[in-house]
Amino acid sequence: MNDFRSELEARLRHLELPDGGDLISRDMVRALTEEAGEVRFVIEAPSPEMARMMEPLRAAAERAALSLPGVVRARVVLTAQAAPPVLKLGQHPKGGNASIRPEGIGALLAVASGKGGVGKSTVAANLAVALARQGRRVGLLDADIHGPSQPRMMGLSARPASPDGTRITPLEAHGVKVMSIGLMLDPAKAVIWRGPMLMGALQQMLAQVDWGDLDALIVDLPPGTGDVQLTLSQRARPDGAIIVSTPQDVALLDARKAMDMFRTLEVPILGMIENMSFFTCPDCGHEAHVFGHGGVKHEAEGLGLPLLAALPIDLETRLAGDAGCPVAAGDSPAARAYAELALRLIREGHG
Ligand SMILES: Nc1ncnc2c1ncn2[C@@H]1O[C@H](COP(=O)(O)OP(=O)(O)OP(=O)(O)O)[C@@H](O)[C@H]1O
Repeated sequence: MNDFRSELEARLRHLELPDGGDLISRDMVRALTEEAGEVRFVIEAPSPEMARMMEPLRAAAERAALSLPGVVRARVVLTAQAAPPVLKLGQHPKGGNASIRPEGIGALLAVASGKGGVGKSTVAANLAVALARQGRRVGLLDADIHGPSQPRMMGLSARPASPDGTRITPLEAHGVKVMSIGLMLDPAKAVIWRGPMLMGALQQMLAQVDWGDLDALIVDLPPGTGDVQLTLSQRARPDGAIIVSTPQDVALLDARKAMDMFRTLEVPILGMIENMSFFTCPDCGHEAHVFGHGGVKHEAEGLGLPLLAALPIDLETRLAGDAGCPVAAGDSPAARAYAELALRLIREGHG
């Protein structure tokens, strides 16, 4: 991919922009992928006006990609940055390796998964709400910059205020202070940033948000083991990571990689959560193990880690998440499971 990227970049350097420079020198290429002869990437124009003038350039970029050996299809999309936010997120990171951990945070807990879609954001939102219901002062930072889901899960859509243009006041929902890149940018637009921009955004969301004194700051990480996880681990020094996985082998395989990363970076792993553990038929009460049985428990035992919870596939959990009112805010069996999880973390000094 690296060779491929440099070859493509060499060709894109010949494509000049209407106002000077080229696609590479102006750092406008995002989300480049190459798979089975198909190349895709996005050109991010600095403004909608500029994007309108760049259609011939987009077509030329597609032709440039197609001219590379082995490429049979090329899809290049033009996007433009929305109107500038009050406080621009996504700057390059500053301060070298200096700490980006906000002052006044009791426990900074990272909720992570290897694979996407296993319910990490659902667990993060519900854990935050459950801790708040126990009277704790809680923040929830949605660091899943490419797929922020906390605004929807927590029922928020307003844009956080930045009274002085340098600090952001987090929003509050269900007793939890919430910050997400999804609140700062147009929700219909993809965030197409490379590593440095991601790390800069994380830094800003930690250090430029007025979190105040918190007993716990829950960070909902993107899936996998990328730049955001690395930056958080090295520069915000989480007090612990909680790993969410389904019992499925493929999810566990990725969860293992995530745990390996945290161990390497010396972030304590507090335990694992098996989500979508089983499904109880509402008609006959039969328990079906849709994603396999006991995989996470077995994995946790093998690693000497606690299994913090085994949460069933639960329609109410899904509906509540979609409706912006996490199930932990209610009184169902799922809410009780999250309350137990919260109590356990508080007992163990992690909340
Ligand atoms: N225990 C559960 N029972 C039923 N639905 C669930 C459960 N946990 C999560 N879901 C649903 O599964 C979907 C994916 O969950 P979620 O967004 O929390 O996953 P994720 O791991 O954070 O995904 P991503 O990788 O996209 O960040 C959501 O629609 C959510 O409501």
